[in-house]
Amino acid sequence: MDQLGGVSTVSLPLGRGALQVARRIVVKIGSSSLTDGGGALNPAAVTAVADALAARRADGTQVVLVSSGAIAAGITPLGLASRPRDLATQQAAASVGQGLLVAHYTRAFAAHGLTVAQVLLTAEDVIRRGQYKNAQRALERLLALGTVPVVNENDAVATDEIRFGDNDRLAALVAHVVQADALVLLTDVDGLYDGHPKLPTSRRIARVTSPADLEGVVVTGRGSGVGTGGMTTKVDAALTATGAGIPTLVAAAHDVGRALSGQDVGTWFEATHARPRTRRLWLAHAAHTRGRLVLDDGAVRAITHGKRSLLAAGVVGVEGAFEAGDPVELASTDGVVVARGLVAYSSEELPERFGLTSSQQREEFGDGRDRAVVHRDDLVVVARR
Ligand SMILES: Nc1ncnc2c1ncn2[C@@H]1O[C@H](COP(=O)(O)OP(=O)(O)O)[C@@H](O)[C@H]1O
Ligand SMILES: N[C@@H](CCC(=O)OP(=O)(O)O)C(=O)O
Repeated sequence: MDQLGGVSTVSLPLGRGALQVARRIVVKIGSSSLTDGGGALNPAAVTAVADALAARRADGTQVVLVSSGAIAAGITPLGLASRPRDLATQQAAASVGQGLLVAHYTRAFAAHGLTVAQVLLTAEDVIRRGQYKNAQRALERLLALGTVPVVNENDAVATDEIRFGDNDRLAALVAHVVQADALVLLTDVDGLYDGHPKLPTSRRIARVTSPADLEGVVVTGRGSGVGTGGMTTKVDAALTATGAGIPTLVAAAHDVGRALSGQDVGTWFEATHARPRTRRLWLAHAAHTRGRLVLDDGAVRAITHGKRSLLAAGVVGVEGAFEAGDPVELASTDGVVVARGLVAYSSEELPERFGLTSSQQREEFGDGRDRAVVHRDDLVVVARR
């Protein structure tokens, strides 16, 4: 049994039946499955996925849809020739397209008597504690009220620096936020292949039980041209979700009905870990770290073996520029990253605290200014020393 990050590994031999019986699912559909040859939105594809999900909703399953396609939907109205490459035009296209995309979903789900709720998230919404809880509360209430939340990245305000970029990762994080029973990633290829799917020698991999099954599999980040990240981001998202106890299916969008009924389509990734109780696991997989704290050997031992908070006394250096609350790496003096966490001080505030005990911090900076540099609730161990 593995205890990395405080999360126990258990084997959950549930198989595809888990998807069939799931009471809450997150389904993600990529740009490649929602667009026509020219990269513009194909309304028939929107209707097809809405019909399949509505059928699943009819048996009482709660469904969260993570849909790409905002940028694609903005291409024609803005008179663009193809998917824009620069961030500013992507922001503009997504701003125009997101409303149109949701209008299509609203119509398609309304045909089944279902109400759609648009939810736009930024990476920070699933990393920072307060925002995470806020997103969780909103999604819970939307599901309790019987709506189908349609989630996308808030592309209009996303910056290159902190951006999901691909919606596969966003979907894995949303699955965690709503504690979904299963995640389904719909794309333009019918699962993960052991080589590039265009090669005649490549075969679909039906089941992945652990990351070791992926050794030797050629997965590329090159996608369809309209999508982002190719199969690489799907495999990463699947491993993130399965590591958090959520089994994941990667399947073709045109197989969505068969996929949801547990048939042998796509690639099924078994859950490899038990569900963590907190969002801390996401620090291990999801956080774009803003900098690094260098720890002395005692501090490394205290956090990796003693499950302690990181105190200023054990910090010997900082790298990068970050604000209080940002995710940072915690590394040993020989450069091994042993943990990630949310830091309580900015990179400017920290150096004057290096090596100080809590009482010395109180003396120097006053009462209440002696908090841990990274509280153990905000820290996840990624390697033991
Ligand atoms: N080993 C592989 N198995 C399956 N597909 C792969 C593999 N390596 C690369 N791909 C590519 O990944 C593409 C899907 O990614 P992408 O275009 O980003 O889709 P989406 O828009 O659905 O996110 C497929 O069309 C396929 O060409
Ligand atoms: N948020 C972007 C989607 C980003 C993207 O391309 O994702 P995907 O097609 O899932 O690889 C949009 O709505 O256009």
